[in-house]
Amino acid sequence: MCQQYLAFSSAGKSAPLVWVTRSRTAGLRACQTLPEKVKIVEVGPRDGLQNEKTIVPSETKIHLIDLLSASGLPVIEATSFVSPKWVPQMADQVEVMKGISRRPGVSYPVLTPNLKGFQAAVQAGASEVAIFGAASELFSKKNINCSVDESLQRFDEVMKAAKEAGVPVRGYVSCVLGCPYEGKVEPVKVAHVAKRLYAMGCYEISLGDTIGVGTPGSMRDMLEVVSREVPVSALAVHCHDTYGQALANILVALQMGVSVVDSSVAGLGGCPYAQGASGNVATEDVVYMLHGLGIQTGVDLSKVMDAGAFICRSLNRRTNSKVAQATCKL
Ligand SMILES: CC(C)(COP(=O)([O-])OP(=O)([O-])OC[C@H]1O[C@@H](n2cnc3c(N)ncnc32)[C@H](O)[C@@H]1OP(=O)([O-])[O-])[C@@H](O)C(=O)NCCC(=O)NCCSC(=O)C[C@@](C)(O)CC(=O)[O-]
Repeated sequence: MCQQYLAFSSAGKSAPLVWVTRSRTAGLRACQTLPEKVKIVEVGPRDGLQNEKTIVPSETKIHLIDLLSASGLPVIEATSFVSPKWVPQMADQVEVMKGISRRPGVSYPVLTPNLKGFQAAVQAGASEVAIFGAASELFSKKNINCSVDESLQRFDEVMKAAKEAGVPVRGYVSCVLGCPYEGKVEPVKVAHVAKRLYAMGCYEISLGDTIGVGTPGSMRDMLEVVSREVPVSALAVHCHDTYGQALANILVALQMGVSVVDSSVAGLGGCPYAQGASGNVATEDVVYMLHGLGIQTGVDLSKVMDAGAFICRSLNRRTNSKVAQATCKL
């Protein structure tokens, strides 16, 4: 019998926590350390706003990105170069890219589903892009109008162009813990797409629980399988909070060596092609948890809350961040 619990490492209370296993035969044994640092990828201006029914003015998006830039976040996904017929909210991608004040050291990736999107993104000044596939056939069809295999061929074209232009590419896999159309998704399917994206040259693979149905158990099982194909140092988790499991799922991912976490200011968001899915885990809540664990993020929580308060005021919306609710910075 093994009992597992969290303890402070011998370096003192400010050091990261260590998982210790107490077993009758082995006594106390450290088995997993949490990362010292975590990179947070802010997806609010893109994933957070893409599903808003009323078009958000470009100036509001630009001001949100500028506020987020001032908070120390290292990566802010700014917009997407997708068809305006499919996602009208992102139709002002060029204005947004031209309007933001880029801070040195911060990257501003954009989503590109195909070569057309990639070329438009580079022309608008994007210096990093993300391609987005899925582990579920039906979701792929609904979201980007092609099969998983066809999407990988399109991504290959984007990848080749990106290599020539020296543009780094991040890869997403959606529906890693469940699909709105197919239900349960087997981890081997996730591993297959993640492996292909990584082999193509994506520097990081973000694993999306698009509809937020995962639990710490399914997250662990999926990561175990995926990390056999892609090094854990190249994996990120992207958790929606539909069932209130996002922070718990992130904690499990951290215990398994993942050190990149996607989140959305004020917990905004949802995918227009995943009905009923709630927003991403709130950046404020992720930062609060990580700092509480003694993990460095480089992010100023109070500045992220200012950005959250701004966008909630602009959308006339209550924040989904528990931390912001608790501190009344609505
Ligand atoms: C992929 C397509 C374009 C295929 O859509 P399609 O209709 O099959 O494309 P097509 O190649 O047949 O072209 C049709 C029209 O779209 C235009 N077009 C073609 N490509 C582009 C482009 N890049 N930018 C602008 N326009 C484009 C093209 O020029 C043409 O224009 P028309 O001749 O009719 O005037 C479409 O399905 C699409 O835009 N889908 C995007 C859907 C989307 O953005 N979903 C949300 C993001 S994914 C997500 O949120 C999940 C994630 C990443 O957060 C992780 C998670 O939570 O799981």
